[in-house]
Parts: sequence; C-alpha cells; structure tokens
Amino acid sequence: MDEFASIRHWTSGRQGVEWQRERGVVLGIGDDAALINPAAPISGVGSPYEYIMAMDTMVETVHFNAVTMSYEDIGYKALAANVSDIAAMGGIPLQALISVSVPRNLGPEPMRRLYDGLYTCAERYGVAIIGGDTTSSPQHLVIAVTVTGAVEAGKGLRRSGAKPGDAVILTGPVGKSAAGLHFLLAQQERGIAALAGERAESLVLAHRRPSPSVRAGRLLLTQGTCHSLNDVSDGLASEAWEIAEASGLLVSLREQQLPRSGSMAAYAGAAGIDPLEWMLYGGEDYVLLGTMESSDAIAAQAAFHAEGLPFYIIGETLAGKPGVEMIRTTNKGELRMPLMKRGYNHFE
Ligand SMILES: Nc1ncnc2c1ncn2[C@@H]1O[C@H](COP(=O)(O)OP(=O)(O)OP(=O)(O)O)[C@@H](O)[C@H]1O
Ligand SMILES: Cc1ncc(C[n+]2csc(CCOP(=O)(O)O)c2C)c(N)n1
Ligand SMILES: [Mg+2]
Ligand SMILES: [Mg+2]
Ligand SMILES: [Mg+2]
Repeated sequence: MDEFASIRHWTSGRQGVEWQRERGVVLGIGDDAALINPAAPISGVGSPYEYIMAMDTMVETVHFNAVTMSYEDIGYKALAANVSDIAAMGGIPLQALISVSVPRNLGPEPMRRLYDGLYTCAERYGVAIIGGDTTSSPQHLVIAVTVTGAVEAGKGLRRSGAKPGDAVILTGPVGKSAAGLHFLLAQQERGIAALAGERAESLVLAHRRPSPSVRAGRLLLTQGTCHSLNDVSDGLASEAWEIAEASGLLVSLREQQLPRSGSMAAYAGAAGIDPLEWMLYGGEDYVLLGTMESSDAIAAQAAFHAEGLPFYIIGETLAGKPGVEMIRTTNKGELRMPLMKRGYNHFE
C-alpha cells in the first residue's frame, strides 16, 4: 500500500461530517490543508472565545515500546495527552492534526489499529481529526499531534495566576501511570506475568488510557474562582514548580493530603518502592493541579463531588522565593522538605 492509500486506509469512513461542522470544520482531510471557521458557534463555550493551540509528541522507546502499549493504546494516548493540555487551559477540545513517521517495515495493519485508538479517543472527547502528515522513519515510530480548543475570551487558566495564600488543588490521584509502567517493564524484564490481577490491571489502564480532565477543567473555568492551572504530564513536583515559577511564590504541599490510590500503594509495597516516588516524580497522570482561595476551594470541592468528580485540597501557596516544599507530619512535629524540580525531563 502506498502513502496515499495508507492514509485513506487509516482515516476513511470515520469523518463524521455533521459533528465535524459543529467543531467549526469547513473542510477536513483531503486537500492541501483544512479550512476552519474561526467564529463558528461552539456548543458549551461562551462567545466570544479564543482559540487554544498545543502539540505533544510520542516517540517509540521514549514514550512507549512493544511491551508497554498496543498500537490502539499509542493512538489513544497521543491524542489524550494533547486533549489534557486543552483541559489545563479550561477549554473544550475542537480539532486535531496528526503527524506520523512510520518505520518502513511496519505494514498497514498496525497503523490502522493506531488510528482505531486515535478515533476512539477523538469520539470520546469530541475532537475532529482534520488532517496531518505522513513520512517514513528509519527506525522508530513517532506520532506528533497538534490540537486546538476554545475557551471564553480572556478566561483561559494560566500557570501564572496563583496568589499567596491560595489553596492548592488536584483533580485526581497521582502515581498510577508510573506504577503501571513499572509493572509493565518489570514483566518485560522477567519475561513472565509478574504480579497479575485486578490491581495491576487498573494501573496498566491508567498508563495506557489516561483520561484527560476536560470536565474538571470546564468546571474550574465556569466557577470563575481558579487562579492557576496546569496538567500533570511530567510529575506533581515538576508541575508544582511550573506554577511556583510562573506565579513567583512557594507551593507548599502536605504529604498526608496527597491522594494515594490503594492499588498504587499496594503495588509499590509489593515492588519495594516508595509510592511517593511515583506520586511526586512519576508523571503521565493527566490530572489537573491548580490554585484558588481556600474558601473557594471548599465550595469547588462540593461542586465536584456533586458531579461525581474527585477533588483534593493538597496544600497552600506562600509568598516567597519560587519553590516547592512538602510538609511531613511526624511525632516530633512538622518537617518541611524542599522538593527538587525533578520529574520526567527529556534532556537529563
Ligand atoms: N520546540 C518548541 N518550540 C517552541 N515552543 C515550544 C517547543 N516545545 C515546547 N514549547 C512551548 O513551551 C511551553 C511549555 O511546553 P511543555 O511541552 O513543557 O508543556 P506541556 O506540553 O504542558 O508539557 P509536556 O510536553 O511535558 O506534556 C508551551 O508554551 C509550548 O508551546
Ligand atoms: C517505555 C517508556 N519509558 C518511560 C516512560 C515514561 N515517560 C516517558 S515521557 C514521560 C513524561 C511525559 O512525556 P512528555 O513530557 O513528552 O509529554 C514519562 C513519564 C514511558 N511512558 N514509556
Ligand atoms: Mg508539551
Ligand atoms: Mg501541560
Ligand atoms: Mg514533558
């Protein structure tokens, strides 16, 4: 199958014309470029709105390998990670462009499966796939996604808006994806099903099929009380540092208030690993980390719970030199531990 037949094979019959139009798409896949109406009414977003644009890339051996992810998972997660950046601005995702660089010997079926996963995610979050690019790759598979979204003009939630005295909030548990990855790599090393069972199942799912927090981001935006927001791709400590530096303050987390998944903690125990390592430095959780006044955080928590969404108040911000600390309560009193700006870093 040549390049053009391949693209048709991956994308045909999945265009969903009607709901693409609801996403502002005038012309989708097939011409030199897509055409978008920049003023189309977008249901659920107030007018006037601003466009949000972001991109994220996944590279074989860096973000996935044959053991950690199926082709369906790779497609799903590549788009999910992008949708998460739209959620982190408080927006609704609209369209995506997909670039794939495919090893020559791969054959058509794996890529068709990758697109199956991609379209599953696209339909779940209402994203119109409007085009992309295709090249061969000398060795590894690379998928780069550009995503657009919309948010009420002037209201996009930035990393830089935190104020001293804010409560620090988190929209879900952290560390499950890193635990799932550890499990999968341990399996790979030993060549056996190491610690199968339901617990590992939910961790593996967290790693392979992350759920970007679009509903949570929209709720935070429409409540109008959130001062700063970021999504957790590189790890809680690293993302807290981003807010600390962008806002010019100290982020102080309380160890006891960090949401700890039972299955993650149980697996960490069995693997002989400190669960805090995964919770603070693991990454790929795609939950949202933000700040708001503490009275607003209590109200927001009630609203989240009423919607069946998790919401944790995990610390506060303080005036001071940008940094992140974690407070540990011991029987001798409170221990303030500075947290390094460590997390997943591509150049370390
Ligand atoms: N190669 C690049 N050229 C220009 N801008 C870039 C480049 N890479 C990243 N950026 C910009 O840097 C900022 C931070 O990007 P970064 O990728 O660190 O955040 P993120 O996408 O939230 O995190 P992650 O990629 O770990 O999920 C964004 O504004 C992004 O557009
Ligand atoms: C095989 C394999 N090894 C390691 C990892 C861990 N990992 C890779 S990139 C990343 C941060 C997010 O990426 P980005 O910053 O590019 O958005 C993390 C935690 C993995 N997923 N698969
Ligand atoms: Mg990025
Ligand atoms: Mg982000
Ligand atoms: Mg990163």
